[in-house]
Amino acid sequence: MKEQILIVEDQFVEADYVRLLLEQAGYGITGMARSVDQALELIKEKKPDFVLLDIFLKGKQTGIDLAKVLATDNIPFVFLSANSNEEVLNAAKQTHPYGFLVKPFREKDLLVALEIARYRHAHSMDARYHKETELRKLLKSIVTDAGTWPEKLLRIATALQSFIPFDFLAVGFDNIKDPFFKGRCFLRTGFDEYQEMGLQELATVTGMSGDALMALQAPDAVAEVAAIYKEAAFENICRQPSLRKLFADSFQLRSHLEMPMRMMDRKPFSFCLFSRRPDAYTTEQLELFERIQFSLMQTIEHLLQQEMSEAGKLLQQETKTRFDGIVGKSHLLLNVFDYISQVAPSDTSVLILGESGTGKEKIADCIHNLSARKGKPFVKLNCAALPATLIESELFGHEKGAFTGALEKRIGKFERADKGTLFLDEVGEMPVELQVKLLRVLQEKEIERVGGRDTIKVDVRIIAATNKNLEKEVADGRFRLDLYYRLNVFPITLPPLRDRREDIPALGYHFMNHYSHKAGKKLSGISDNVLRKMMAYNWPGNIRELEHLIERSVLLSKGPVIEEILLPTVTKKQGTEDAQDAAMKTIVENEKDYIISVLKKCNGRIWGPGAAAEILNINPSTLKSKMKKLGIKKEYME
Ligand SMILES: Nc1ncnc2c1ncn2[C@@H]1O[C@H](COP(=O)(O)OP(=O)(O)OP(=O)(O)O)[C@@H](O)[C@H]1O
Repeated sequence: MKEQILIVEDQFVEADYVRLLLEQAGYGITGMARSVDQALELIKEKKPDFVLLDIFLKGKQTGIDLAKVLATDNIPFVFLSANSNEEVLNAAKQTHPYGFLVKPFREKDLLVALEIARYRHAHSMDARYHKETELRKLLKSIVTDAGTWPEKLLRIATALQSFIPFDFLAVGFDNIKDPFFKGRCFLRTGFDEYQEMGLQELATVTGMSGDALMALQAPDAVAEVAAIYKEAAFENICRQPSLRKLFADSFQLRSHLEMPMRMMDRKPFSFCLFSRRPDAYTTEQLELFERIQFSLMQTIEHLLQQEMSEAGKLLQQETKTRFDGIVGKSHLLLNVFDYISQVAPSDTSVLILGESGTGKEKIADCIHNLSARKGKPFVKLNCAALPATLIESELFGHEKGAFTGALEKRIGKFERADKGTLFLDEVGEMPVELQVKLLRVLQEKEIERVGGRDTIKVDVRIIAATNKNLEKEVADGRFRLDLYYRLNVFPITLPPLRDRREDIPALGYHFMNHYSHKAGKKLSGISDNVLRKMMAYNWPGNIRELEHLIERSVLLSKGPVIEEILLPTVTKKQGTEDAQDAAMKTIVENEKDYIISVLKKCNGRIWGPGAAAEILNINPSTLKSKMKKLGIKKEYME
């Protein structure tokens, strides 16, 4: 069956004559309209393949007005008019008709005109199809091209330009509060020239702060369907302060085409095109967007994946600094690096303060490696892990027969650390009676083995660490003031992870690389979603907790990207209740609760990496005996 045609003609007799001719020639008729309004109604009911259109119609609007609508809706049309004066012809030409037939015409003239219009339209559809195929190919090729993220975005933008023109383009501006904000703007400054703008450049151009720009983004401003805003609709969206209004005011824009997409992980990502012309955007372009949307989305998806793994590689390189293995570059960590550089070369004692899992041992190790003692022993003693009776012999060694069970002579940690560094972890837990002895060794630089009479000279640098408030310990009589002064010569406080969130992605990638290598897995990235969750979490267990969670995610991940992280959910209310409860409990009860909570987190695992003993930083057998002593049974852990 041939095309369906709408006849728009105010003279009924003429319209009916045309209808007869067309039906005889095998065309279908969708309707006959006498005015523009009637025509629009009929088009709404059934979209015709062609419209035959008189210029002067009933009502105020003319065929020229209707032609403009048809052009934007991509409906081909041919004028039929008795008026062929220059003015009418010029106005008609502006609407790009497929033909113009002057009345009266012969039957043959009408059919030939329609035949030519059909041919031209089919030809232009064909050309459009070829152009779109080319565009799809181009989008695909951008993925493998060399270049940075904004360069590739610009390539996509310029590829679109010949289909959907723009003077200003904002890509991916759906969530500028996102820490991994990937948005960019491009201002067209010449035929093939664009000025690229990120958030910072935009802040410079508009004279607004980054925070003020962020505040302009409405939380629910993500559109779901593509839409054109022109004239009143454009004025409407520019009424309230918003990013779109800011773009419009700053770059004199007058119409807007929004092309929103949802990526595979349902995250929004849109192309917002703006033009200085009020009539730049048509429904034809919206339809084009619908057709190429999938290719566009695939390209962006690939580019985002590339970006994530590039970021990973970059982060990997950054860890190879002189503070080898210490990941992060937040200003708080950079301060720590400054302190390390100052103190490492000397023999000064260092006291490292910070919550559990903030990297105190790592920093101690780094100080040792940056000192002249590098290559000499780095010996660690955890003062909390051993009972008071054993610490002394651990530190200073013992002679054979010094006490029951001392069957052999034993060299203590001080002697083993000779010419090197002794790291006293959890020094705040050291029994008071031993603190005196430690102080003496630090002052006199010699030790006596337990049960021995000789003094032995030792050359040891002390680095101590604690997660306790030593001043409070001193005030409460649990820590000697003189030892405190001795150790506190050069204190370095490590910030908790929640105060240096910008280091979280780098640390995440660092542990991902480490554990995927260990597990023989090939992982290339962490999904945005997981990174966002990590950034939002409060990290009570600091870097150690992050490390364990990433280790677990690496082991559980099935694809090349970490898509899941099992963060504990602690509500604020619970937190405060816990704190109140804790205040009422004895130290033993608190210890019991803490061990149970750690065991629960590890599903009752005591041994192995990431298991309770490691988190608690005690020997698995010590943990087992503690559990026995505190009456912690297996059912507590489920
Ligand atoms: N900046 C860092 N970069 C990379 N890894 C780190 C960093 N800081 C800490 N880690 C890792 O996090 C884990 C915990 O760090 P570490 O044992 O040094 O913490 P800590 O403060 O000594 O803990 P605790 O007080 O419980 O003894 C270790 O596996 C360590 O290697």
